Amino acid sequence: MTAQILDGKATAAAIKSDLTARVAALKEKGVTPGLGTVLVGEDPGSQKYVAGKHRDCAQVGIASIQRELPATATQEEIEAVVRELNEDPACTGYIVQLPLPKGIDENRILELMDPDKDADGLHPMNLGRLVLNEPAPLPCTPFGIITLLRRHGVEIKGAEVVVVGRGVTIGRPMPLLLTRKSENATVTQCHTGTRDLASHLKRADIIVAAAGVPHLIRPEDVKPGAAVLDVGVSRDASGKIVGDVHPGVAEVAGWISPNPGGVGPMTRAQLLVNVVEAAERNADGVR
Ligand SMILES: Nc1nc2c(c(=O)[nH]1)N[C@@H](CN(C=O)c1ccc(C(=O)N[C@@H](CCC(=O)O)C(=O)O)cc1)CN2
Repeated sequence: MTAQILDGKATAAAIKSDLTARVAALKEKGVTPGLGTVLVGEDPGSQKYVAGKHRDCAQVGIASIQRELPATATQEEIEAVVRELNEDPACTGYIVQLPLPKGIDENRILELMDPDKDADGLHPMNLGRLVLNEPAPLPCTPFGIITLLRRHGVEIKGAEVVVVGRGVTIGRPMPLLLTRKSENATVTQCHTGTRDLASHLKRADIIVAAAGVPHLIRPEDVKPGAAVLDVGVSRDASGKIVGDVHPGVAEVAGWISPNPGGVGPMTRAQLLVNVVEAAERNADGVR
């Protein structure tokens, strides 16, 4: 079997085309959505992701607000930028690019953000709203993955899903989304403390690999026909992406997300969705 491709690039392009029309409608009402980004330090990966986010904004007509601080920025300096974006009426929503440099209290920064401007859905208030089944901006990579599966006709309802990883951007929120009534999946969360990862993987209809361990998911671990989403972004010596999924998995799986070109573009598309939805709520005078 050769797996079908979960094409994130094409799916993101379709989402962006829909958003372009929604942004144009907002502009007719005198509202221009604006995405802010806070980038601290010079990590080349983070710089690339943030640049991609602003390229996407330009494509769909969202205004860009970019704040950059050196790796030596203090907690107070970063918090000052967060406060400034909280107050800036041109900024509909914003993100603080993660990870932040060592020594910075990431949680304190996230908590300081205005939850109504949280374009990543990672503010504790919004994660809480997700737990309570209340409307909230959805974390970008997890919801991007669900959209990718839905748009390719992969059955989520009733599926056994194994999520590998427990980080704040993917692993933690992913099961919250998958177990909502709209998805109705059964989720097992695996992590570095899991005793027998292979036995869990082998039962999975869908695997979300977000461990950051190159080629962790091997062909022999995967049930034939399963959908496998590769979220891992390790780099080899030349800077090329090495995912969490071994290339041989494509011979066993029914569906596979390429990496690059799978989950990454979906993460960026979902971010734009969150910004446009926030602008639409503001335009309608809702929350
Ligand atoms: N505040 C946040 N920080 C981080 C998040 C996040 O969702 N919010 N997720 C990741 C990084 N990330 C988003 O910021 C991200 C990762 C990958 C891509 C992407 O488009 N990747 C391309 C490949 C790019 C390359 O060649 O390096 C792809 O997969 O095709 C976009 C965004 C951690 N931080």
